[in-house]
Amino acid sequence: MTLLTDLTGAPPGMTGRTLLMRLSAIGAVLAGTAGTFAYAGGWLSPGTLTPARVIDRLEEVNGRHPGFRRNHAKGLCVEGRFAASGAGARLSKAGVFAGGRVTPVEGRVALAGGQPYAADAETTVRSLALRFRLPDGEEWRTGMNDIPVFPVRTPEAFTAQLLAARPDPATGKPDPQRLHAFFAAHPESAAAAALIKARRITAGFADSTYWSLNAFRFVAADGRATPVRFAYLPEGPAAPARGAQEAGPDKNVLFDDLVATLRREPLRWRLVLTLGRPGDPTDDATMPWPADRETVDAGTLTLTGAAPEAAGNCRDINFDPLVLPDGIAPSDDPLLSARSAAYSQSFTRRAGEAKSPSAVTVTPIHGAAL
Ligand code: HEM
Repeated sequence: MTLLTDLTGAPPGMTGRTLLMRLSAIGAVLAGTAGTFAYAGGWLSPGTLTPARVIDRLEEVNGRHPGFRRNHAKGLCVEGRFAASGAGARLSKAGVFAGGRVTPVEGRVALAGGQPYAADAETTVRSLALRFRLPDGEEWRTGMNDIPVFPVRTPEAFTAQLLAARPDPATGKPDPQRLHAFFAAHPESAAAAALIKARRITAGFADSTYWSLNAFRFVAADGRATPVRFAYLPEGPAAPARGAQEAGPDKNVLFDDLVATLRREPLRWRLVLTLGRPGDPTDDATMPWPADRETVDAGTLTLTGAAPEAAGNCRDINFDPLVLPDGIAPSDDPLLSARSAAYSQSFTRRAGEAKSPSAVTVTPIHGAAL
């Protein structure tokens, strides 16, 4: 009995029955704890989509590239500032929109996909992620893509699409039958794919438009909430894509071009807020809003510098779209919480892994930040 009394903390002289009851209570607590972990880890529901399974699927399709993001793996850090016009302040009480406010910004431009050393291709989706640090310690983290709508409506469709579009090892191309089956089961994705294909592809990162795709709720000082989608529109003229022939053998042509431009001059985008009206879908990023919706020019983003990913810079930021300041709230779009959970899982994996240098190695440029 000594070992049992030691394990259960029972006072000496306790009867065997009471001791057994104590042991069963301890067993129940342990089973409950193990059950909670099993539930949270998705082991009790092999068919349920968990953040870990989303990331497993990305690794399955792209291969494992330790230390890199599981999506948008190839990227470059950027820095600059956002100068508010003041016009956004009537929609959101977030300090970043206050007239005359200039907020420092760190960000990352990237190409979608989980291959950190892939050659740049003009049709690959381009992204811009930003972190605004507000003076009161709040942050706004956001990530946008250069496509007008997102190809899927739900996280389940995201993973289904990954498998459907996976290249067949025999042909190097997706299996047409699997793609056909995916689009037949997801007509909203077929409609979105047509809009994405029809978009105008520009010369590079500098003249791309970056869309929030997900809707948010902007909350004003008086509590009024407005559904908003936003986009960063380049101030300069947009040039057409040059085509693979003209781009030459440079595997990092899009990133190198951006850096060369930033060495010459800062780059500017207008932050344009589009205000949704009742009935506009806020929970379906595959659907555009009607073109006549009111827009508000909330200010200017100026990028002045760039640096390769390294310890402590954008490499180690998780651009979680649910890190929002007071005055911007999530909408009912199911992709937002799915993104937040998946990015956190991707971040946890990559943060614990050995790092290799990014494919994009340029001499850092630090323009005047503010
Ligand atoms: C369920 C849907 C989605 C999933 C599972 C997903 C997954 C991911 C993952 C795993 C990453 C890498 C995160 C990291 O390690 O930091 C990532 C990056 C990114 N995603 Fe998504 N994504 C989804 C939808 C979207 C949507 C709707 C947008 C809208 C614009 C978006 C924009 C971005 C951007 C801009 C990045 C790069 C951020 C950076 O440079 O760090 N994603 N995504």
